[in-house]
Amino acid sequence: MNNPIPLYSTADIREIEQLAAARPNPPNLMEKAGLAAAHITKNKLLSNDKSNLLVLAGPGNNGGDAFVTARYLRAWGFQVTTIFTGDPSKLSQDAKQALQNWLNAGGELHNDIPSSGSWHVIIDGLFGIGLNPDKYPLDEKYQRLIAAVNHMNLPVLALDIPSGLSADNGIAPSTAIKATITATFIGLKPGLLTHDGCEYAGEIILCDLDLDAVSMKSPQSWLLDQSLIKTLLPAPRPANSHKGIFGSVGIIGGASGMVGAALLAGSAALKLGAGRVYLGLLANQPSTVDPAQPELMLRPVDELFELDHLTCLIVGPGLGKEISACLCLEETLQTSLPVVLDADALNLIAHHSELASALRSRHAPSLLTPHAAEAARLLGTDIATVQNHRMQAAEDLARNFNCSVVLKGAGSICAFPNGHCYFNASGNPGLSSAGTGDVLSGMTGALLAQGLTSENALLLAVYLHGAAADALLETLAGPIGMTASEIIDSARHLLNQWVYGHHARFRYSHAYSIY
Ligand SMILES: NC(=O)C1=CN([C@@H]2O[C@H](COP(=O)(O)OP(=O)(O)OC[C@H]3O[C@@H](n4cnc5c(N)ncnc54)[C@H](O)[C@@H]3O)[C@@H](O)[C@H]2O)[C@@H](O)CC1
Ligand SMILES: [K+]
Repeated sequence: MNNPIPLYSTADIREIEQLAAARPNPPNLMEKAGLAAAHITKNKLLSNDKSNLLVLAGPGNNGGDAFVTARYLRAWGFQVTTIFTGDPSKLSQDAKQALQNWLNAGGELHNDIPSSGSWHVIIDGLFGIGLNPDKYPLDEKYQRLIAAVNHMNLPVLALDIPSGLSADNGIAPSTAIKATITATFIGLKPGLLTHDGCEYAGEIILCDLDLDAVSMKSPQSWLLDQSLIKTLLPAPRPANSHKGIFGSVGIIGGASGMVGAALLAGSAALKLGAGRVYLGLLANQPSTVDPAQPELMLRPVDELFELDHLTCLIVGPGLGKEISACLCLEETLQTSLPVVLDADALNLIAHHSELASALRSRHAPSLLTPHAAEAARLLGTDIATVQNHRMQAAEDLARNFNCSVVLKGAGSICAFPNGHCYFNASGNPGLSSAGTGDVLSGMTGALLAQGLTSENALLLAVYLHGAAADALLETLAGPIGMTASEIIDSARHLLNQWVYGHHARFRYSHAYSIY
């Protein structure tokens, strides 16, 4: 089984670099980084008829990497134009050496993009992890340079991180290089995987520079990807099964005018494998059957609390903020069932300290699925603060409320009370439409009902939800106009594919042939 891929902050990477530098025969990491990037550029972006490169070298070690990359590509016969924006006397020893080697190899330097010249590929070595654009914004000169590069609309390979992007939190306050590929060194950085990072990083290729980072620094965050998900899947179902073994999900919500949200969560829970799904609706005179999904059992909300065989509860889809919603939430928090809290359940907790205390003191698992605005209300801050520090916000929510949390948005982040974080690699802008959050809560409930731990249910639901949307892109059912209902069907298809592969089909066709 593959180990999950770790993520490292800027401080972690610096610590790993220092440990490597303190070895008896320290590796030349800049040389390795530049060589790795040159190979990727040659193999993935260049060809015989696309052989002209523009290399941008900035004032620090990211610029040093750029000189090494430029030197190798020139030696391999490509036409390389290099611009350098720094001061040679202020370079580190390694970067000075890389610059000297470039000049010794016959390379030239420009101090701006030459007005005459045309290129096929650009290498971005302006800034790496040494840029903190939140605290020290890029000046106009760099903003202009980055805008000029993006305007050229050429394939770009970013060294370590697209320049302008923060490696730790994925924000690009002014602008950033829009990379086709980011060759990132030593370890993955959180900023590549969330918020603006999803816009700028392009394809991410990890170059470990022959360092075994995990043995040097134990990680607290990992990538939530397909290989991790494979280890979390529910077991294939026993042939001799009945609905009772796949759990019963109770969903509380659906106040007047918002019944659809609860129905969507219900369909998601049903189609992701819950044995039974009950909806406790708050609407006055709610319907007793959903003709589009008659398998759902619709009840007035009071009757839901009388059921004694529920496996978990989902509270929030279409819940509203009336006093009746508050009372239902209070009663839910007092149960000993695993609970998924979404939408207005989160807003009520943010506004009523006694509900927040009841949540904190629960012994059964609680899972929160806020988007940035809901997270901001729960943390008593504003949306920008959450979005500028997404990992911190997710961690704070998990710790403050003693819950498993997914902070939704581009690059959703799952955080747990033990401090562990996972950055989701799936998903696309098709998910930005009404009802997709209700679907995620229903999917999470279905997996809880089938016996997954709260951590595994949340991780699998978050990844599957994004992967279902990604699969819809392949059929052009999005991103424009992708609907929450389509995500449910796509997720069901994927989950069966992952759990059974071709095995299920073989089994049933064999059984059929003997009759
Ligand atoms: N240290 C090492 O052992 C290694 C470093 N590597 C590379 O080095 C990078 C980190 O190098 P550095 O720490 O030198 O950092 P960077 O090269 O990312 O940037 C630091 C430089 O940018 C300038 N700067 C920072 N903010 C600025 C702003 N707002 N406007 C204008 N200039 C600004 C600083 O004065 C400094 O000169 C990594 O991302 C990676 O690419 C790799 O070579 C691998 C090994
Ligand atoms: K860069």
